[in-house]
Amino acid sequence: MIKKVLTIAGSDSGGGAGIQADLKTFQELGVFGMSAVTAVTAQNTRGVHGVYPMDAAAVASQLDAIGEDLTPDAVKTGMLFNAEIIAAAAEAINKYRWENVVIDPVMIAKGGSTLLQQEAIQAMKEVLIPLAAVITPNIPEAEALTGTQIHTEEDKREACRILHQMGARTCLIKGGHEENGDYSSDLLYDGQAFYEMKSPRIETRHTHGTGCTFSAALAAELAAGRAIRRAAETAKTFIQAAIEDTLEIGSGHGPTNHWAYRKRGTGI
Ligand SMILES: Nc1ncnc2c1ncn2[C@@H]1O[C@H](COP(=O)(O)OP(=O)(O)O)[C@@H](O)[C@H]1O
Ligand SMILES: Cc1ncc(COP(=O)(O)O)c(N)n1
Repeated sequence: MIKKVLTIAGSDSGGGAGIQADLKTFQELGVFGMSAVTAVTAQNTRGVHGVYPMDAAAVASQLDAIGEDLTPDAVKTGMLFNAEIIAAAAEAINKYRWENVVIDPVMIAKGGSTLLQQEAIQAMKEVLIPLAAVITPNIPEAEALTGTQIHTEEDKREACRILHQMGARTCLIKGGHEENGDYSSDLLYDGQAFYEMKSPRIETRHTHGTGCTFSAALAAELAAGRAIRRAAETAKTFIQAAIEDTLEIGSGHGPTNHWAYRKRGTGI
């Protein structure tokens, strides 16, 4: 049976992050991708030129169109921009009883532009995090959601515990922003045990869309029926390959290579 995955996220005209990264990743992992667009961004590898959010009613309408016909096997959320769009996403997830919900709490683009209004953070905590099978914050996002500061391994663990208490069944804090040099290490917590996924840090400026790509791979693997740890390991291998096999596109922070993982597996 064909597995279907829905992304609720913003469009990146540059093609490296947002729904474009998600749909490419879904395709690479053999699941059927669907999208509900929350905002259009005018963006390239140098930065964000403009953000044009959709009406929450337009987001709700896209979600109803999908919900009435095409039940997703997993859902991921990315850039949601404001509290109204967060409410529309949460309402659809509840109404259609969608499962395997991956919340990537996108807040700020790597260049510094705001992708989530400050006042929407509360809405995310109240209505969305309790629906999460997995939440995948980077370190600044985990700090903003938990009100803590993360410097040490124990700080990361504490942030995971808080996010789990907020209702996320699994918390996965990504280490791309870590100060420590040699490894990029992601920490998973399912309410019982911690599980660390560590890979050599790649020295590159081409990391635009790493978070989107990672969480899309995780959602695709959950849709395919994998258990959470195994899904997370595949997502980690997928993003490592995508960063390593750099495309050198654009003059700024370029995108990752979404076909690198498949290329390695099949020798294309
Ligand atoms: N330079 C890097 N080398 C290896 N892995 C990286 C690097 N940067 C990010 N990653 C990995 O990419 C994924 C996304 O992490 P991160 O960049 O922190 O997310 P975001 O894009 O949300 O800020 C994580 O699995 C992280 O470990
Ligand atoms: C539309 C959109 N969504 C998300 C991101 C975050 O990108 P990253 O994965 O690099 O944090 C982005 N730059 N644009």
